Amino acid sequence: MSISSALEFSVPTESGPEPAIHAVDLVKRYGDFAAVDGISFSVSKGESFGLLGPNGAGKSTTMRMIAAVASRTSGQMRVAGLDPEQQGPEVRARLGVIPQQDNLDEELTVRENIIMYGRYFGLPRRYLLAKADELLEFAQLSHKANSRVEDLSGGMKRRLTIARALVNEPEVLLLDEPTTGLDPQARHVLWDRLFRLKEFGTTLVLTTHHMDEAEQLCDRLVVVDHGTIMAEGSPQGLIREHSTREVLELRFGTDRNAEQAETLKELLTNTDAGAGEVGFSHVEVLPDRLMVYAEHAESALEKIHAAGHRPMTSLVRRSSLEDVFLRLTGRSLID
Ligand SMILES: Nc1ncnc2c1ncn2[C@@H]1O[C@H](COP(=O)(O)OP(=O)(O)OP(=O)(O)O)[C@@H](O)[C@H]1O
Repeated sequence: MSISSALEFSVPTESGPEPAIHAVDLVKRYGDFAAVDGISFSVSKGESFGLLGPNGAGKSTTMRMIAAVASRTSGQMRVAGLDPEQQGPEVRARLGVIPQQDNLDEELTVRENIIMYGRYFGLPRRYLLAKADELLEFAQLSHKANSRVEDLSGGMKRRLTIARALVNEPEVLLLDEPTTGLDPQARHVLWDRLFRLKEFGTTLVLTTHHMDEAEQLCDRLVVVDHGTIMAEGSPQGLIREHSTREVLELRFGTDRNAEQAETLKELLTNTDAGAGEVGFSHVEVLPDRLMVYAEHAESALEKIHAAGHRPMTSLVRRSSLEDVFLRLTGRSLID
């Protein structure tokens, strides 16, 4: 899908199923600055949908408008068929929100955090006592039920925040950077819990600047930069559309990367030397390395060696969403 067609999407018909979230031309301005600059997307029920983009792209601002905690400057939005601007409390009752920073009550125990949160929704204490046990088991925190929050690891706090957000059995769970700051082990434990929620049919909407997280968790995502949508699709669909099958990363250890890139481009587009087998597309010049985009990166490397070029290091890998972002913006996702 092209960038322009990504922005054209059909408004659901009267008879079609109601999307979990439907946003049309959303804008959020702070003074003259547009943090969100006209974005449109639709999330189906049960879908796992991602907003992928670098810091400052406008992801959290979009989440805050969905969650009815920030007003929009213009545009339209429906969450579970309701307008967050007009029906904030009703929308909030249908959502579970996991903010970027955990805001657990450090004074309370793990179980009390869930119970107190449920009280805000007016849920009865008897229900909450049973629900807390169920959620702690889901979050793999039963053994910590009576611990104080300050004694938990970062990963445990994150899982408790998720458990707490599930107390009102939300239709949609909003997760803002769910695993930022966690170590790899803690990230995998959290991803596993999110997979379970997906299996249960919960609609997940998450923001991330980690391409691996987006690839793991999202059925579909939008790539966001400077408050606008650059592309939309499934992780694999986006990679197919905007990148080659493989990438060859080369380090030459010189400050002549741009020059080197031109030489490689010439070599790899030279059909006399069997360029067809390589399926060369283009070269990106990064400060520390060259990225050669080709269907068959191993063949590209063979040709480069055969022509007498000797990179200090070479790595052949599959294309990722990071490559999609680099292709669309000329920048890396993480500064
Ligand atoms: N209350 C505010 N007043 C002024 N500018 C703001 C405000 N909130 C956000 N912004 C700006 O809007 C832009 C988008 O911010 P936002 O937090 O939505 O980005 P993000 O994609 O979620 O990035 P991050 O992951 O760093 O939070 C940023 O340039 C930010 O500085």
